[in-house]
Amino acid sequence: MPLVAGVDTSTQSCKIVIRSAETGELVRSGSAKHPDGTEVDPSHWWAAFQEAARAAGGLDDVAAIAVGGQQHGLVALDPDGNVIRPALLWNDTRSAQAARDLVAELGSGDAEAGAQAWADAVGSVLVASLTITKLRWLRDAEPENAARVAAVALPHDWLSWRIAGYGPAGDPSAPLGPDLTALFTDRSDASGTGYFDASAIGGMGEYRPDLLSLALGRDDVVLPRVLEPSEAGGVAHPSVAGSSLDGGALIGPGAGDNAGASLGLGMEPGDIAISIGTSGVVSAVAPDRTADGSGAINGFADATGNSLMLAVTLNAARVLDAARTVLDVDFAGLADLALSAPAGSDGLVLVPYLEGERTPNRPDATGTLHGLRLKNQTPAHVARAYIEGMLCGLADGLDALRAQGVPIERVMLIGGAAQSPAVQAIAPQIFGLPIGIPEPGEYVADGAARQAAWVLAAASGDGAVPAWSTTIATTLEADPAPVIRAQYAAVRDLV
Ligand SMILES: Nc1ncnc2c1ncn2[C@@H]1O[C@H](COP(=O)(O)OP(=O)(O)O)[C@@H](O)[C@H]1O
Ligand SMILES: O=C(CO)[C@@H](O)[C@H](O)COP(=O)(O)O
Repeated sequence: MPLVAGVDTSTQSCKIVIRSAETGELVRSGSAKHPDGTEVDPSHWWAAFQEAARAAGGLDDVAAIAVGGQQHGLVALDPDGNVIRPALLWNDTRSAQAARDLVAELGSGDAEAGAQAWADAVGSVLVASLTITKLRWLRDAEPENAARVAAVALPHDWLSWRIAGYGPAGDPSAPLGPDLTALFTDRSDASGTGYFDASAIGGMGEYRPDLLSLALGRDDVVLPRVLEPSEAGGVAHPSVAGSSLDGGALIGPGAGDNAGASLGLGMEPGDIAISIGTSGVVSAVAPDRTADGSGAINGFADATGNSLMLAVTLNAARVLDAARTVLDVDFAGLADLALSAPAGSDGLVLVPYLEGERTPNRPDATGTLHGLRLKNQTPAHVARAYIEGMLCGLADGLDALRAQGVPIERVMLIGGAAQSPAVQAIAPQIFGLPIGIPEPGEYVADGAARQAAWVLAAASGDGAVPAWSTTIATTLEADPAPVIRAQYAAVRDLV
């Protein structure tokens, strides 16, 4: 029974699952933490990957591996394969002005025309999260670093490259050295860069060197080769994976984490995933790439050849982490408190922009508590207001998908904070829909593992995505509580 490994190199941690390629059955798993911060030296991702692999019992027996990862982060490499500066992550908002500048420039000074022009060109209106804005920021703020850039990779591309045995010249953990042309990626993660049009060439996509050049001032940099959804990008170095098997472990193209989750869940048109990790994401697969000039929806690609429409917030699970700090309670304590307060928290409303916000695009905003009254000054009301505010941001995202005509037939809740009983109880009140909780799992890593199984099958002539099943363990239902969204809508735009 061949085994495959799926990796999720996410914002907060690295998770690895090892599954049967045939049935998808979970065999082993492991994880390790990443450091906090919105810029991170990628060497921490490599160390966490190795620690997670050890915790998962090693990778010597896996026949294929694929990496899903946090999207958009800028990994800039010099000609010797060195990381030029710590990677700027998707949630680093210092490139907000660069985003505004690039939007205005493509619109010849007209921001609205520029927004639509970017949406038409690459599927998304630029905000600080997208890689291209970080390249412009680098050009403006650190020109000496910008001048050294020889290749630009995303977090998952870089980790796949390291797994293949490449890396900085002279680094013993990179025996194949710094061959930048060995970098590869997939259509889903490339679609989040801002310099890749996933709809070009019959939907296979192509880079837009003109847009890259607009941002960086030149386009003579290596960009990772974009692989087909089930194409192997190389073979894992035997010191990392597959050493006990003839031919070693194939490396799949990988995916952006949201596309990975979509593959892990087996999403089809009509399915909606709501993910509450570091980011809050509402996503749907669709046949064609969208071009939403309002910026509410990103028109990315999925990992199978379809499009992936996303509404993404910067403030999700960490809002609950903040509530735990404020109230000095653990996860269970926070949930107990929140569930003991009434729907709507007696008028207490959190607008949760603790890290600025991306949807809506308010990179410099801060969070606000509104509606303070004597009767709602209790830990229970505060706990509930934090959870309600965070979920209202996601409900606005679902409305934005609805406004694009997306069919909503099945809604699934995933991500770290989806485990909270309070989130599970309050979400259906706010969304006004039944919400399915899939069996507990690491759906990004699971999607990567499913891709690895697909790559393995394709290598022996079978082109079909392996038919692994996802089971909905529980369906949450509740009477809608429209007061929660109504009072949130009344204060959201005051900040
Ligand atoms: N039971 C829980 N209740 C609320 N939040 C939780 C719970 N368990 C984990 N989390 C939160 O989930 C987050 C991690 O989720 P995850 O989906 O792994 O994030 P990411 O993929 O962005 O690294 C952390 O902020 C953590 O505090
Ligand atoms: O920026 C986006 C999607 O556009 C985020 O969803 C990142 O991809 C980070 O994901 P998590 O680490 O929160 O899962």
